Amino acid sequence: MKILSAAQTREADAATLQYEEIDSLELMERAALAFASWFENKFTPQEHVYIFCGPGNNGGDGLAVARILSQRQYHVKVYLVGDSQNTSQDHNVNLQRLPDTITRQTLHSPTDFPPLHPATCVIDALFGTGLNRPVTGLFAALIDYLNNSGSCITSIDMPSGLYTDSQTPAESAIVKANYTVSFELPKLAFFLPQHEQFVGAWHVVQIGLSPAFIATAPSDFHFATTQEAKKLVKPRRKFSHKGTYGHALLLCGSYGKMGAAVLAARSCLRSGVGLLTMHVPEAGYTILQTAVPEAMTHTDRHQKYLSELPEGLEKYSAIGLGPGIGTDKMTKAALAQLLTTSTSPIVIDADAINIIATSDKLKAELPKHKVIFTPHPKEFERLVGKAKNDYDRLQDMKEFCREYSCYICLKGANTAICTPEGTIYFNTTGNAGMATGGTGDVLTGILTALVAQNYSLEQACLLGVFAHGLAGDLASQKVGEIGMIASDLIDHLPQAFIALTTA
Ligand SMILES: NC(=O)C1=CN([C@@H]2O[C@H](COP(=O)(O)OP(=O)(O)OC[C@H]3O[C@@H](n4cnc5c(N)ncnc54)[C@H](O)[C@@H]3O)[C@@H](O)[C@H]2O)[C@@H](O)CC1
Ligand SMILES: Nc1ncnc2c1ncn2[C@@H]1O[C@H](COP(=O)(O)OP(=O)(O)O)[C@@H](O)[C@H]1O
Ligand SMILES: [K+]
Repeated sequence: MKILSAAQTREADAATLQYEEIDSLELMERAALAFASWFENKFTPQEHVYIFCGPGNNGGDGLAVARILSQRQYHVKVYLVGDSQNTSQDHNVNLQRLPDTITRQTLHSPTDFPPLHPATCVIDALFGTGLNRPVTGLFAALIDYLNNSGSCITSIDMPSGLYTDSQTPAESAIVKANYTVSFELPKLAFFLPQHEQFVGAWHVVQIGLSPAFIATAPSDFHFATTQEAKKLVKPRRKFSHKGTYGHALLLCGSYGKMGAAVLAARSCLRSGVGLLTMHVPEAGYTILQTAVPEAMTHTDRHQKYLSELPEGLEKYSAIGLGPGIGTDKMTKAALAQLLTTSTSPIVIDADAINIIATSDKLKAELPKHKVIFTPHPKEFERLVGKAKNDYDRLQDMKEFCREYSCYICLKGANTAICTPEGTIYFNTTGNAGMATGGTGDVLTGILTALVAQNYSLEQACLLGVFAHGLAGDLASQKVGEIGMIASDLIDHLPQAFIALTTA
């Protein structure tokens, strides 16, 4: 699904009003009803709800929510902030519609701020996507007060003060929401690690914005949905055989890190590949043959490190390398040879990324449209460079992918997949239990298996990263997040693929 900018959201709004022949008040009412339904599922009417409303339509939403929640037996108080002469039309109408039974107060200075307790439910309706300058003055004082109150804060549409799709200036105060309930589509800001403390857990509620407008709006940013992931899966064919599903080659492991090779091999096999050959340092022979009997094992002449490529590279439909290989000179030479001789697509992870990062020559030799990099943020920094903030990092990623015609899966809580055209897809599966050694090796195995099965590199990235996170989510239902290890992901890959192939 696309992610729209703040400006596009306004256009979507206008297109919806025109297409459905409704007025903006009706759309605001829909938004408020959708928010209230979410709120009712989360909080009981026993709780006192304080709603802080700004001057625009976000404040208008807050006023409509106040009316609706009060009708549903919540004890609601409304606090108005800002210049009452400059309020939006729909804000004004919803203020008039507020029943007299609801207490309302205009806050003129910090001395007016109401006492707040941890048990108070705060609804933040100060600013949404219409924020157009840093939040300072009385608004900033209020945001600071709310953030320090210990109350549970739910933001309507956006945490107030946070810019929707560009870097928020340092001087802007920003609400630290526990929950953000956003309309129709998540906003770009929600996917960036630097905003974790502001956005909290986010949810999207539907308000029926024009699907036709959304379908045609240009956007470089997307997020993955289950429906889209399901559409990518290629069903197995009745008369197929192991040759139908590709032959993958994984170059992994070094002395003391042979576990990485085992993890990548097992996840590759659990992702549907027809045949798998492992090329590992000699010390890994018994380990691989014992731990992964389904894989063929080919050993390097070197005992501890990879120093050469196996014969007959052309027979492999995909090559994955990096997990556990180290950065020895001999390994670097083998990698250089691979980049210039291989005609197959290559998934490059871990130390293979670190090796390429140190050499402009190797970067220049990357075969075009044939490489997927899977860096974690530190490896990304080595490969692409250090960015000032998460927005700049996305921009740098686009430029790198364009320059080298490659794909990058920048791993993290919302792994960001970038194509050579500069389109970015954020993944939506996975959990913090996956922040444990070896889960990246599992991803390398999955991606290599999918590419070997003739998925395009883009499809492999989208489906592989989604399935990897889904396996993590399924594993967390069994073992929780704290006790999760990388092998749990592999054990749940079959269930993840079942979920992706059933209606
Ligand atoms: N299409 C949608 O998604 C819909 C959006 N609605 C709501 O409308 C919101 C957008 O409303 P608006 O465009 O009126 O914008 P906002 O209500 O987000 O803020 C704009 C108002 O705040 C003032 N302002 C902006 N930055 C400020 C700052 N730093 N300090 C002080 N004042 C500042 C502006 O002058 C203006 O009065 C959305 O976030 C959402 O809550 C819903 O009502 C209906 C449908
Ligand atoms: N907080 C998190 N939420 C979701 N996924 C995560 C989180 N932390 C890590 N992951 C995922 O776990 C994997 C970790 O990969 P990586 O850092 O390369 O591990 P390793 O090198 O130990 O194999 C990535 O796919 C990443 O997206
Ligand atoms: K808000």
